[in-house]
Amino acid sequence: MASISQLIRNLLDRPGSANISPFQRVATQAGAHEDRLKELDELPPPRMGDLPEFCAIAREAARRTLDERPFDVQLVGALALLSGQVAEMATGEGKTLSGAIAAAGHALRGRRVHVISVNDYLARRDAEWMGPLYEALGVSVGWISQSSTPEERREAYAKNVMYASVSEIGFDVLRDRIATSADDLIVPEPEVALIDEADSVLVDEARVPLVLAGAADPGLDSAETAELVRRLSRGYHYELDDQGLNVFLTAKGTDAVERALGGINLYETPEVLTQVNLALHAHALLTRDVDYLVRDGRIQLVNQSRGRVATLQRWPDGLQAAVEAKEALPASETGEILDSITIQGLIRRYPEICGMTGTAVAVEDQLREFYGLKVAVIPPNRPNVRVDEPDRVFGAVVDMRMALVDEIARVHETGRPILIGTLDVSESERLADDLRREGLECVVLNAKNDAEEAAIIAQAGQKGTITVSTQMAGRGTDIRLGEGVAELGGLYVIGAGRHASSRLDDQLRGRAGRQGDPGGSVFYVSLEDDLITQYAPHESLPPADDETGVVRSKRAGYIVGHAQRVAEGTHLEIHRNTWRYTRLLETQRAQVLEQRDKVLRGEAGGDALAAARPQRWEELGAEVGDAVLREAARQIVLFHLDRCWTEHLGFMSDIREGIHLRGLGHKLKPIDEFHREGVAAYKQLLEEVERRSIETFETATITADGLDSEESGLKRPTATWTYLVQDNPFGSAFDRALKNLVTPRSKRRQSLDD
Ligand SMILES: Nc1ncnc2c1ncn2[C@@H]1O[C@H](COP(=O)(O)OP(=O)(O)OP(=O)(O)O)[C@@H](O)[C@H]1O
Repeated sequence: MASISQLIRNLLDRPGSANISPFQRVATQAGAHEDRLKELDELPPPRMGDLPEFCAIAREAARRTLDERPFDVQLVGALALLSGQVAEMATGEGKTLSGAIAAAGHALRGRRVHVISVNDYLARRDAEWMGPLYEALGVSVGWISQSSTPEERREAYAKNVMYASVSEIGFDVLRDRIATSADDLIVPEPEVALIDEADSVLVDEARVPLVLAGAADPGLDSAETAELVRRLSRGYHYELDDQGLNVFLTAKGTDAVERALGGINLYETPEVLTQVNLALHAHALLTRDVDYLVRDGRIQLVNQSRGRVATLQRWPDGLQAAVEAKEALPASETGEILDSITIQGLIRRYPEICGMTGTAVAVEDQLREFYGLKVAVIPPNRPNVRVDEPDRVFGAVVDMRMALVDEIARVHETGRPILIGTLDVSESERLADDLRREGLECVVLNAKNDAEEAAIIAQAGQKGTITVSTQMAGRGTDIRLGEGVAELGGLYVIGAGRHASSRLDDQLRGRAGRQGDPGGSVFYVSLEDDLITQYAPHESLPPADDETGVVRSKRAGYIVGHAQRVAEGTHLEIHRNTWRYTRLLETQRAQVLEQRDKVLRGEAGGDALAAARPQRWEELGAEVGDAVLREAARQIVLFHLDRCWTEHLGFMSDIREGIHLRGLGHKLKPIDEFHREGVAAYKQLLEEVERRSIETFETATITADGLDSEESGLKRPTATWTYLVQDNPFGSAFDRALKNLVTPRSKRRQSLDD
């Protein structure tokens, strides 16, 4: 039994909800097998019924194949993953190895495991790096990346363990969704998902929809609207709201736009109003080099929480076109959404989920609420001795910047390496300019040059290095200290501004003090930072203490923390709210897919048509043979199922937007109305599929060569493509742009009334 002091320690040191003592006992017992196994030429095959022995064999296999002997805490982490929890393990503790031991364990229990990596590069790197360990344990392993062919994908999915990014798996799932032959299917039944950087996938990106689109008509021309909006002035024609999240036309702006468009009434032409609002949104709220980059003649979105270019992401079509028009770029393809699934929906398909990350405790409630997951806090292998200083708060941002440069110069004198984390790309470049002006050489690591990441990170712990970076989450490269650096205090991390989420701050701090290294961290904050002005706008701010602009009052620290908590609360509310909407769709999607599968792999389509039109079935059967007829029936029903689903998705997105637009005047809560209409529409969906299928069946040309789908009007999209819709933790830009559809009218009425 655990002693009382142990229990108290558990309470104090280990805030996670899962009890790790049983895992620690297993790890200790594993030690007893070590000497015996070392002597053996060949390791025995592991049996999952004996966990201590499994851990011991995995440890010995890792020692032999990777030349790394897993620490007890890494085994504890692996055991937490094996029991379906999220393991919180600090940076540099060796999550890759823990994850591989756990994945092998799941596989040896007979389950297929998908290790969800942060990106393609890490998927491949980790699969190859851990390959020899898997082999020694008798587990097969594969990986896929964006460029994998269908054949390579099928092969990788057939392995016991497969490494891939969440978007690659999601896109495969979506493409399977429109397969017309069971032979074309790629993804097997989901079994176990083991997620790296679990908090960012399961919480930050949970709402992001993965989309499969098909070629359709090109959208409206946005260039003209962009030009019109460019001529409007802020404060006169349009205004921003307090939080800078919304923009709306003033009465004067509305008049100006209406005149410029030839005297139309904007409120009677909603398509034009939408387009103007989107253009205004792109113009006033989305900033080049903060929200997106222009590179290779294309808009590239910046993923704010990862500081990387989000290659596969785009905004919803209207907004994407508006930003392209703003930057005078050619409009990219637009299409009809054939199917879509959120990352949360994708992950929840797996009956067993586990994950690892450096920062899980802060989102423990969300992991439990949305996925039923517990967090296990794994202690570090060596105690963390990093010195985290309290924030240094300044009234004005100019003072904060000056003090920051002074601090960097002062510490750089000593030779101690410094890593500065900034909030966005443009801020990183501005700081680098400031430093160079002071004669301080530095290296910049941001979304513009993330290809050089590994080389930059390798240098970041060397004496005298100054590295200016954007968000460091999900970077699988840890910073090792150069010679003589430990004596100088190790790596010194400075945050230039607090993030909207304390987890991102912690991830930045975590770059120092790995594996018991010395290190330090501090944040420089100004009361003019967006975080404060957006999320604590009504706080009365304490004055500066002296001419440096520093604010030492305790209240300053309180305001910063408060703003961050409000921001985190806003994020959670939005997550919850989106989930309320998507849950209904995900349930309907799963049901439709179940039906689809019966048609695709079975005879449900043919059976239904034979029952509905027995005479025609018999006649055609005599003419073309049963097999051909059944295949034709399959294609007819599949086509209408897919078509009706696409229409259903469009309808659901319309009612969702419409419901928000109708707003408060309504009797029902928007979510209730969404449900009512959504459920009613869904009830008709399967009937509609049947009705249309029968109609096609009666008129279609079916010969011994099969169904003539072109002539029967069953034209599938000629091209399909996949993308992710940009995540914005504080409400999607599109949602906000659409919200403006109601704002200007009421504003307008107000100003007319004045
Ligand atoms: N048991 C071990 N013995 C020696 N070295 C180890 C051991 N486990 C891991 N390492 C090394 O530690 C380094 C960090 O491992 P890894 O990249 O898996 O860390 P991480 O926890 O994923 O950190 P990050 O948060 O940076 O992703 C790697 O170079 C790895 O080879």
